[in-house]
Amino acid sequence: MEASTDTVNLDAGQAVAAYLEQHETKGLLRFITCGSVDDGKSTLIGRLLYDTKRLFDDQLAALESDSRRHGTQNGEIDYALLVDGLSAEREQGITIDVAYRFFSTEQRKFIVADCPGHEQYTRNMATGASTADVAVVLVDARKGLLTQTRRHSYIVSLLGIRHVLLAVNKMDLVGYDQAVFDDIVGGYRELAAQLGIEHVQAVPLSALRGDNLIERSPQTSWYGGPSVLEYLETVDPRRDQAGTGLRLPVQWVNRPNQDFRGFAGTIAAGTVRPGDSVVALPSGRRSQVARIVTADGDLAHAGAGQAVTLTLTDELDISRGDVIAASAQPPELSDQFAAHLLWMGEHSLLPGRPYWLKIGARTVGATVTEIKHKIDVNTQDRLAAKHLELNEVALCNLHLDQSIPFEAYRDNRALGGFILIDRMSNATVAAGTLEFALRRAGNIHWQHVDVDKAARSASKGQAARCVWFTGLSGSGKSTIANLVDKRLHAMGRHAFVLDGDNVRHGLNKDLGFTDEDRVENIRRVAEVARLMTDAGLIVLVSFISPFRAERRMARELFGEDEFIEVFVDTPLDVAEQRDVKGLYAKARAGKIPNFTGIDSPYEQPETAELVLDTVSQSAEDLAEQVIRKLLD
Ligand SMILES: Nc1ncnc2c1ncn2[C@@H]1O[C@H](COP(=O)(O)OS(=O)(=O)O)[C@@H](OP(=O)(O)O)[C@H]1O
Ligand SMILES: Nc1ncnc2c1ncn2[C@@H]1O[C@H](COP(=O)(O)OP(=O)(O)O)[C@@H](O)[C@H]1O
Repeated sequence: MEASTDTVNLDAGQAVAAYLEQHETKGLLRFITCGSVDDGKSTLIGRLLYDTKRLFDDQLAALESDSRRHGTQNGEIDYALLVDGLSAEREQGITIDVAYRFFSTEQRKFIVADCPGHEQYTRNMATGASTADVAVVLVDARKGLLTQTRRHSYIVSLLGIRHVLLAVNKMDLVGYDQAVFDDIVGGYRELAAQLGIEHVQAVPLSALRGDNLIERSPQTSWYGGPSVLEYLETVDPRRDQAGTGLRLPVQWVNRPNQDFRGFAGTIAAGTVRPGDSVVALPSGRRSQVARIVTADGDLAHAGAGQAVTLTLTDELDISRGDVIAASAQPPELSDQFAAHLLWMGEHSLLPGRPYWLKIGARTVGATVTEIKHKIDVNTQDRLAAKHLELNEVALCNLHLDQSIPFEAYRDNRALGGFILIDRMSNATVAAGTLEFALRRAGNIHWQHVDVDKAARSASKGQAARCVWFTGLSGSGKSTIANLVDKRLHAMGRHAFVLDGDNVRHGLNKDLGFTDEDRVENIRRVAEVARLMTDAGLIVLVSFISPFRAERRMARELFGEDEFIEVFVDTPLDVAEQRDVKGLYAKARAGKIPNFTGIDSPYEQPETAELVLDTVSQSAEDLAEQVIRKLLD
């Protein structure tokens, strides 16, 4: 049992809990290690685990035989093998996921997130860094500061780690030369100053030989600082929480019976006592703390980091994801932010596309309205950007579909750190940090109008609808929409066609056919279509609208029965044969880049209300089907 608690991967929550319980009374330090593949990171962690005697016989036996088989140390124990746990990692010779490991000394217990050094795994590093208080940044003394060092240090600073141990490793290979060490440390201090990393301790190290790892080494008599372990045992990474009132993000509402209603969570900041005045956010309702309940009985007082259940003196409607805060110092509410994003998605981030934003236990809809600039994490240069790719970092404006209580990430990780989730695949596509609320969020209000959509549709004798035609270029969208429009007109209905070709001459003439421009194109036309249905019209939208995410976004702007998605289902070869405007020929000749169906994707609808087969039925018959659907 012991051995398995020493090495676990990400989601082994039970092992973490068991380990914490076992060492309950000692202080806990969470740290991450980062560095390039060959900097000696795995050796460092392996040796820390080995030398702090947290290894058990069975692991040792495995280690010894593994060292003989795979080791790079001529049959000696290869400490790196302790850490490079997964066979896939061994085969590639790189660490590819975050692994959490535990060890303890007389002074402290430690959880180390072992972060991969390989360039493309920046996102794993961010995962590890988001819970760490200290970062151990490894540098090979022979190579000095590398691009990786800068990238990792940037992420360390972005994720709010203020204490860095700069481990200048492989000092034995440079003859323990102080000048080499000083040179690297000087360079790193400059970088740290730029990044706002306040505390840097540099240690000359040979992880392999154990110099300055556990004990100070006689080989570096010129060095007067602590060993790596001494530093880890003594560093005080506590954040200055002065002046912050209570913040309890509610993880779940505990209601075992009619008489008890408790709000459970981990206190993110501040302290609480029975009798304190509190406010529930976002509702703004106030009450007082009645009891602080824990598994070990009621408390008279609790503070940051403690998991508690609060009961209140009034029956307030508080749900999972709400925040209970000191009523004298509540956090702000906003629905628009400037935020840093680290993009982790396989596909690019496209401004205007809706995602889910999860902050603590709360999930809301969110779009990136603007990429202010992306950041070259190697140089900290700011670069213009229209989209973001895997591992890129940018400052963005975010718009949420509801207001949330928040704090800047640098002040409070729990209330300022979030992830973005793709709505189609449910994959985590970004990690982010809220920087500040955009003032305009609070300054724009909905203007009430007395004549509403129902009144306007009624006066036209119809129900307002949005009929959304989607399909390849040349599939027949315009032809069919036009026939439907004529039929409706003849019936005395009030309809209007919004056609891609036409809208792109005016409102959207600034947009081309890149993915991000198509997203914006559809966002705008969906908003216009909604205004037209507000005016009581039947709107016929005829745009290729190739992406599912934007068609879903459009759908969500309308009421349940108001939106009719019509898939004009014409195979590419048929559309290409028709080639009404000669565009396919041009695209095939390479004269039109990003042409839908050729070198830009078309994602077929999965849940269209109507699918029209233009190969076996005439345009007139298909228009008739649309009319029937509209009027039933
Ligand atoms: N690269 C490329 N890809 C696709 N289409 C192109 C392209 N370049 C120009 N065109 C012409 O623009 C019309 C499509 O505009 P949309 O606004 O409907 O496109 S989209 O919804 O933003 O994808 C489309 O009109 P339709 O044929 O009516 O669909 C084309 O005539
Ligand atoms: N069943 C059909 N439905 C719609 N269009 C058809 C059909 N059969 C042939 N066509 C022809 O295909 C072409 C479709 O062009 P268009 O309506 O401009 O497509 P889109 O607006 O999707 O680009 C027109 O020339 C139309 O006459």
